[in-house]
Amino acid sequence: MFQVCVQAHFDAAHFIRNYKGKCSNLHGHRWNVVVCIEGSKLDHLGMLVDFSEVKQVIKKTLDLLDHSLLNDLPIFGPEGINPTAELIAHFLFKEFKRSLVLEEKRLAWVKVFEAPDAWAVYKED
Ligand SMILES: Nc1nc2c(c(=O)[nH]1)N=C([C@H](O)[C@H](O)COP(=O)(O)OP(=O)(O)OP(=O)(O)O)CN2
Ligand SMILES: [Zn+2]
Repeated sequence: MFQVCVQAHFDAAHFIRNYKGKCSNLHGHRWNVVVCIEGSKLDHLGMLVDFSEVKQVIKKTLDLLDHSLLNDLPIFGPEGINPTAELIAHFLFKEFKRSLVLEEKRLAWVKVFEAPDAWAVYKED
């Protein structure tokens, strides 16, 4: 089994509603995002999937979040869902699953770093 992973980032602001502490205040992060695809069949070039194909799809999706106030976006806003690293990872997983063409491969997991020492991972059960 091979895993091919690509990293990208977006910059955005957020706040955590009902959090007892400084994270309830508006603040910003550079969120680093790692996306991993897995499968066992390589193509004639010896690739599971071309890094550049994955990067293009990721960039399109991360551009939706870049330089935004995450709390104001429709995905987080109306129901008052907190844009935590966990829920950003879940949202991105769903988006990447929808937009990546993954014949004989699957999206393994999405990791969202809020800081170099703090991250969340979403993968399907
Ligand atoms: N499980 C989660 N816990 C926290 C999240 C999260 O998304 N998932 N988010 C936050 C805040 O957004 C906060 O910005 C990060 O918290 P923290 O690491 O405490 O803050 P600092 O980056 O300033 O770290 P210091 O070590 O205090 O410098 C909180 N928790
Ligand atoms: Zn934060």
